[in-house]
Amino acid sequence: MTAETGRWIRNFVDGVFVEPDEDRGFDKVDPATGLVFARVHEADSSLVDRAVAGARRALDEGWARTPVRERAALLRRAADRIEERFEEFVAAEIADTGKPVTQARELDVARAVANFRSFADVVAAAGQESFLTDLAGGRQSLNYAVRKPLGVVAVIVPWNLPLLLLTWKVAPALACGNAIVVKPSEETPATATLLAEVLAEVGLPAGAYNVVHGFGGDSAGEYLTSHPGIDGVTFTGSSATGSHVMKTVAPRVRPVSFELGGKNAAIVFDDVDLDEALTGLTKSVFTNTGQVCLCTERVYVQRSVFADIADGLAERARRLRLDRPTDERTTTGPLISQQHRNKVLGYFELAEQAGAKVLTGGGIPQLGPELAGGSWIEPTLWTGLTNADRAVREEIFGPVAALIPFDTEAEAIALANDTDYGLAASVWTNDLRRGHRVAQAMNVGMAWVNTWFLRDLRSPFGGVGLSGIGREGGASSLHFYTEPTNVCVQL
Ligand SMILES: NC(=O)c1ccc[n+]([C@@H]2O[C@H](COP(=O)([O-])OP(=O)(O)OC[C@H]3O[C@@H](n4cnc5c(N)ncnc54)[C@H](O)[C@@H]3O)[C@@H](O)[C@H]2O)c1
Ligand SMILES: N/C(=C\C=C\C=O)C(=O)O
Repeated sequence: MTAETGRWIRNFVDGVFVEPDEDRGFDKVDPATGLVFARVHEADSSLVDRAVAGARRALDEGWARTPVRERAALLRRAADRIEERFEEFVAAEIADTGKPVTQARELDVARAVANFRSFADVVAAAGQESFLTDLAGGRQSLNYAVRKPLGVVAVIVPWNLPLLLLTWKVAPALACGNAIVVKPSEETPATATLLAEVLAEVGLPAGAYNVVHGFGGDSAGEYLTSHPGIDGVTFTGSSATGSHVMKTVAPRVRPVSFELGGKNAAIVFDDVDLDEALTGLTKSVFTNTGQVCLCTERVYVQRSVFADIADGLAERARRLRLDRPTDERTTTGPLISQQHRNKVLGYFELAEQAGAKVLTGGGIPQLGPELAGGSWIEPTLWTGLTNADRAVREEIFGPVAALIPFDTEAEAIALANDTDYGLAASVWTNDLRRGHRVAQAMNVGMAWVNTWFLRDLRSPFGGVGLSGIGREGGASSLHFYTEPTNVCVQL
């Protein structure tokens, strides 16, 4: 039983890989070269129906009542099995995204293992809420909450960190006894499909994990979110799509968890260690070619160190190595698609029309014939823009940031919070009292001080405003993926 036969990436429904329908396929392109390397079977509404029915049956036949310790043990087996098949997952993620092999190993696949292990620990250690209440007349009452699985959960994920973001939801959802129907991004079908093999190998019952491939509207994504058999939706993607999914789910008032877009700010004070700040900012602007929801696209720098930061960051950007994904020296891959590159290039145009000065980048790199067909773009930095410009207000989701000077702490806080998003921020200063103060003043879900994307998987992850609804991570995930029944007993 394998995810791919020859060229096809298949749907995994009710415990089996479904024979593809030649008439319902779409090409999967390698973003590094532009070459087609597989075809993906697009699930129709009847196959989505079968996936939801299979999930429901898995719940009813016992998966929902599996003891916590057995679910935790299964998650740990899944982590071990992903480690055993580590390089297969790395190869699949690279083929789908074109990302550098070093990142696929150290971030994407490593975090998938960590996600399963973390939620095995969290669910095994979770207690239940209970209260003993003293009543008049010396009597008492006992309140206790019993948490049950949400049920059949639709998991819809994006293309930027495909396996990391998928397992960030699959691990806690399974830990809590739910059954899942996954709709991976059409851009990155491979690792969600390979995960189906692993979960079957470690004993997850048929139907508890399903993968349906396709697009959003009028395709598998919308068939799933509008399906009457779905008990909840966890969605990671753009804010616009999240808003659409919210409308689709609204008539049936199902719980939703949204991890959406961002326009994240970094604030650099004049007392920073320049080398430390430049290392951290290079990571936060250019990791995954800027295709991380947490990436910095606005860098506010205290005026006296503005030139040092601007010149230093431009120099670091120029040293990034854009090359074949399988080359260990490569630091930076392509964007996910030509379509996304056109979107990013559109913002390059808008910024220059608004008077941006291009410190570095601003175009398409010439990388030789093998990569000429890929969706490559130059890491880019701008000065000369303001918070009024579209390139500073709208999420670009590429290797690009605007550097803007400030004078006072109050001004920096106001500039950083002047956004419709609210996902993440970073504060760079050696004055830790100021670091705490400014981080707490950020209207975001997550604020880092002198670091970026450093994660404890037990902490709440998510955003405010256009960046999302709800939190996942640690107990926050257990609360979303379960429904409590509070029992009150008169003693
Ligand atoms: N907050 C986070 O944790 C986080 C993490 C990663 C990416 N993102 C965001 O995701 C975006 C990039 O990913 P993307 O381009 O895949 O986002 P997207 O919104 O275009 O697609 C996300 C997923 O939703 C599906 N989809 C699209 N339309 C749908 C519909 N009408 N109904 C159901 N499903 C639908 C897509 O097929 C894909 O699987 C960026 O905005 C980025 O900020 C956020
Ligand atoms: N959800 C997480 C990362 C999101 C990255 C966005 O692109 C995580 O680290 O758990």
